[in-house]
Amino acid sequence: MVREGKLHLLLTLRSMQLRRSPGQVCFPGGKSEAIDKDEIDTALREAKEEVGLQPEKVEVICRLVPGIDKMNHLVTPVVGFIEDTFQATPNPDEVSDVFVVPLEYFVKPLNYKTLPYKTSTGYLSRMHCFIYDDHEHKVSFKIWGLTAHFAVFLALVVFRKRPTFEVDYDLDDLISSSEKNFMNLYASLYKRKKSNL
Ligand SMILES: CCCCCC(=O)SCCNC(=O)CCNC(=O)[C@H](O)C(C)(C)COP(=O)(O)OP(=O)(O)OC[C@H]1O[C@@H](n2cnc3c(N)ncnc32)[C@H](O)[C@@H]1OP(=O)(O)O
Repeated sequence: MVREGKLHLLLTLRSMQLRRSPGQVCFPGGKSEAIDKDEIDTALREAKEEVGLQPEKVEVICRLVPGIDKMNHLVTPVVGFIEDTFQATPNPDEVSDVFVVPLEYFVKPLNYKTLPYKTSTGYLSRMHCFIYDDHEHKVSFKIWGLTAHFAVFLALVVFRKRPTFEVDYDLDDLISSSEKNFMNLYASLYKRKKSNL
């Protein structure tokens, strides 16, 4: 969404009652169901269930290169544009807060650190960790892991400028290098699955 002339990302704080990743920041989303025809359907259905966003209020822009979460699930980000007038109605079973962050924060953060990350298959990469202070609501959010990975990639695609921290991409060939990173990660996982057969 555009707020005060700047692109913003809408994020959620997961409910503490959830079995998986309680209290962590993520995008609205979830597992695909048989009724979904594709990942876009899944994303729109989940956004409606979690934050009350009506699918017809979303202008879907694109899908991004998938990521892999810590349970080794394949996660496909769907990017959509929504109006600034959207009023979220969080489903309290799943979401305890909804907030927005300027997209530019993910290339030029005020509070950032990087952590080495080793997947269950031994693949080495880095994990971004942002602290975002929402001054209006006097709350701070920690945005890290897979959520931060997607936010950084989208910010790089949109702004096409060098971030103030290191990233594992060739910035002159962003899409290909992100596909290559994903394929390497996926291959390390697939190799392990095969050897477990
Ligand atoms: C750089 C990479 C770092 C990776 C490490 C981290 O991310 S560190 C963590 C920092 N936190 C984050 O970044 C949050 C990342 N997580 C997410 O964004 C979200 O969990 C998600 C979009 C992937 C999934 O959303 P939800 O958990 O709300 O999904 P939902 O409620 O539908 O899940 C119902 C069940 O389906 C499973 N499930 C969810 N997505 C799935 C998928 N793509 N493929 C298979 N299964 C899936 C869930 O584990 C859960 O299992 P059960 O019913 O068995 O419970």
